[in-house]
Amino acid sequence: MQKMIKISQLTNNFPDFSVGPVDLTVDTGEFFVLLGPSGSGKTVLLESIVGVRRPDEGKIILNGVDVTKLAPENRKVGIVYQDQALFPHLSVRENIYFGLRYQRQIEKKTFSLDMVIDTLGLRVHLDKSPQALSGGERQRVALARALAIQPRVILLDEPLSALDPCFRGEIQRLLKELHSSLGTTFLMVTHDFNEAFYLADRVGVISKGTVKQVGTINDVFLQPQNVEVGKFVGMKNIFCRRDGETSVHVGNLSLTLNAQASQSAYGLRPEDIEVAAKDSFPADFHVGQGTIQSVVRQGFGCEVTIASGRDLLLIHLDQKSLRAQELAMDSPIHFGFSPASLHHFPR
Ligand SMILES: Nc1ncnc2c1ncn2[C@@H]1O[C@H](COP(=O)(O)OP(=O)(O)OP(=O)(O)O)[C@@H](O)[C@H]1O
Repeated sequence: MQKMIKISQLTNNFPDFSVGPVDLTVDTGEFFVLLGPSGSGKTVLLESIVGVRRPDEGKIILNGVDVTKLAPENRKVGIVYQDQALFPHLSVRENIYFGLRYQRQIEKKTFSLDMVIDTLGLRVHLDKSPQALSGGERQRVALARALAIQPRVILLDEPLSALDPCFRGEIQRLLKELHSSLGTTFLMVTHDFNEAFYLADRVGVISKGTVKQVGTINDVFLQPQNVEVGKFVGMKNIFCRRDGETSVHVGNLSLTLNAQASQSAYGLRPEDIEVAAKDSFPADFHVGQGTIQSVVRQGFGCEVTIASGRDLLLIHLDQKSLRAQELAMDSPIHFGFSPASLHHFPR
């Protein structure tokens, strides 16, 4: 597969934080989603690719060409920000056509800005001011403006997060439709897993300035390679087997596990732990005991913290399990989980 973006050893140093070294490749025509918590370096990475930030070290190759020192307007990269960044004194049409003043030639004869404008439903808004539009409509204008220059790559910096939830699904659907009709390479950053599930061919997880894992969404969600990715994908209960010990403690349970590394870590999702009467768990479950420390309602379910051994276990109970349980504070409770749901982090 041809590589559209190849980032090698990219580093940006700030007084209190460093992004990198980052190595990342995105295939031509791929929809790649980079996931990471706030402050993990997602925007710094996008700004380095678009060219508004000069990296301290490393290289950015786009479509086989080293663009590390090229000015932004010579990179053929479009960017869409969370807050749209439209020019308020220009009309929607002028905003969309803004980047074309740098455009010397039409590259793809098959490209039609009219098609983009129609797909995004913007024709009726072309003569309006951006201020007369809703948040979702403004984001559609920002998308059209970024696509107008026929970029090799379109970068999307959390394009859905500032939108009213009722516009998010619509913009998400349009992103998918434009990606498949234009064949352009899309690189989007977000902290929202649901967006990645819907849009991504592949994902990467960035944390504290470095990329911790890259793969399909299922690889990363089901087989996180290390504790940081595990926590990010929802394995909120982490247990460590210490040097010299042959077992790992999960609450008051001592489990002898077949792991090779001298030190290893394990993760358990809150929704994979069940609570029930001691004798009602399936025969193969690990079953332990603890006392209820807190119960926090979350929609129709709730999150329960149980103190057990030296651990605090976080458990998510859905509405059905909640109806079957008495959850009195400080009362004893049995918890259990399938051996298959205890995930071993290889690194
Ligand atoms: N101009 C700057 N000066 C100093 N530090 C900076 C600068 N820009 C970024 N940083 C540092 O880099 C970190 C990562 O910033 P970045 O904007 O890339 O995070 P992010 O992952 O995009 O976060 P968010 O999801 O909240 O937008 C910041 O927390 C900050 O410490």
